[in-house]
Amino acid sequence: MIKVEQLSHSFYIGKKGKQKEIPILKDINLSIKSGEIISIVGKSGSGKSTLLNLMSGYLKPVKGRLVIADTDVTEYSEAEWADFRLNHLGFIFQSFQLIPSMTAAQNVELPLVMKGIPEKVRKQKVEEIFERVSLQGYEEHYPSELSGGQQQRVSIARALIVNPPLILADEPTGSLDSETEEELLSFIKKLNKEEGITFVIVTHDDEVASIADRTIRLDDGRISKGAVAV
Ligand SMILES: Nc1ncnc2c1ncn2[C@@H]1O[C@H](COP(=O)(O)OP(=O)(O)OP(=O)(O)O)[C@@H](O)[C@H]1O
Repeated sequence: MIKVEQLSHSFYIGKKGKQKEIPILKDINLSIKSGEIISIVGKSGSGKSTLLNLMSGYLKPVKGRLVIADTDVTEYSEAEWADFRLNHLGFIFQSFQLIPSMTAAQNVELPLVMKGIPEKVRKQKVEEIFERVSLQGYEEHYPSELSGGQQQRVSIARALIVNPPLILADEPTGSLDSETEEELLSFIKKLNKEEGITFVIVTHDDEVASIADRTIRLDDGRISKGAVAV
């Protein structure tokens, strides 16, 4: 599902002409199979979110190659990434990233609007997905009128609405209490088992890492040796 080869990334800080290179990820090699749940762990600042942002196309690698769903996306332009994301990737974030001025249903519908799906089909899909995430009756609520767990379910519904084979999650349980976290983790397990969706989850949380088939530990921008458990 994902092949990362010799991937490196640096940030550049300081004024133009006097820029300093800060290497963040160094020669990352990684192969993630379809249907796996992978957790990425490591100290704060080790490069976890940077790796996820490279896999999402929000950052362009300085060096290396990235293949997702048999597609070499390394040299993709922003427009190509936007299209690729709409068809292949779902995202879940700690802060949910819902649009506050839109209702739950409008938030979930948005990827379909961007794909140009006709309204009648959109409404049908939104209805189905609200049932799937057990949020019937909350369609017209705004994000501020929902609990953290409900907002996270809306964001999962938005991720699922385009049937992506891969979901990338950055600290998905970071804002949830332990009971809601457990619910989310069993839902992720269910989606993985029943629908074969691949998950890559960046986390600090041992509970999250415990549902993963493999845990990848980043240490100062490198995958630490011997820490890749199967
Ligand atoms: N836009 C940027 N410009 C310069 N440095 C950056 C930028 N974004 C991140 N960094 C630096 O890159 C390093 C890795 O950041 P990253 O967010 O990937 O770490 P992380 O492992 O996800 O950390 P955390 O667990 O705290 O979220 C950090 O030292 C951070 O300061």
